[in-house]
Amino acid sequence: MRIDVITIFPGYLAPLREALLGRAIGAGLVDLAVHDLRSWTRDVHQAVDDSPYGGGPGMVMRPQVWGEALDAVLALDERPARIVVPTPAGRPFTQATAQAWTGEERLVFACGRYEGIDQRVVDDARRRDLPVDEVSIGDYVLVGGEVAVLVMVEAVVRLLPGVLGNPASAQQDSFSDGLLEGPAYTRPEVWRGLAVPEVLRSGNHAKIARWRRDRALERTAQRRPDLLAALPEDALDDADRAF
Ligand SMILES: O[C@H]1NC=Nc2ccccc21
Repeated sequence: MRIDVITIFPGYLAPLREALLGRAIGAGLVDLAVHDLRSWTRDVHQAVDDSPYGGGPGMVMRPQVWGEALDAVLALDERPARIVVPTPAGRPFTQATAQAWTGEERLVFACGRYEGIDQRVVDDARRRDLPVDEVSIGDYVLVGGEVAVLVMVEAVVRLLPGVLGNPASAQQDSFSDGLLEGPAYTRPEVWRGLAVPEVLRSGNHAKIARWRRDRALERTAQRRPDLLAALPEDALDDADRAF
């Protein structure tokens, strides 16, 4: 998978070259290219935004700069690309989105400031039949899209074959079965007087699986009843319902 990020803060994307993602890049599983939007400005001030038509606070990013930047970046590689625009006004980015994007040959992320990019940039891309997703990582206010890109790239790349040491963990993590993960423990057996739950040291794998499922159901019911309500009918068996 090739990933391009267009931003006025290229340094913000440096973490993508660390740790797991850095290794995925090193292993050739992901190609990452970060582009400075200002490269496509033409004025001495390298202006990338301007006041909003209709008034109001903040600034809106200029269509000319973004149009040239996207055209240039798309032309760098012939692989078909999905354009992703992080915005608080976007559809929610979920694990399902991350899973779906693993099928893409190329993702091009357009990082805008909070007030957004002139809507005609997205409209122009769509009328040229380029796939464009406007997505939000959550209902809170960030200053720009860069942090959202870090989140989404990590969520997608960890699912790519060969990236995680143990592919099973990608299947067993929270949200993959619709429930939150329950509590986890490691050595020592007792720490500051707190013992690891006995069942986890019993070696009885059926009991352990049941206990873990019950803790996941309990935690999901307490913290995310919306997830429980969204589970498909057949997701809970009789033992689950008994819980
Ligand atoms: O993902 C969004 N969540 C909240 N604020 C944002 C600001 C700029 C881009 C994207 C977002």
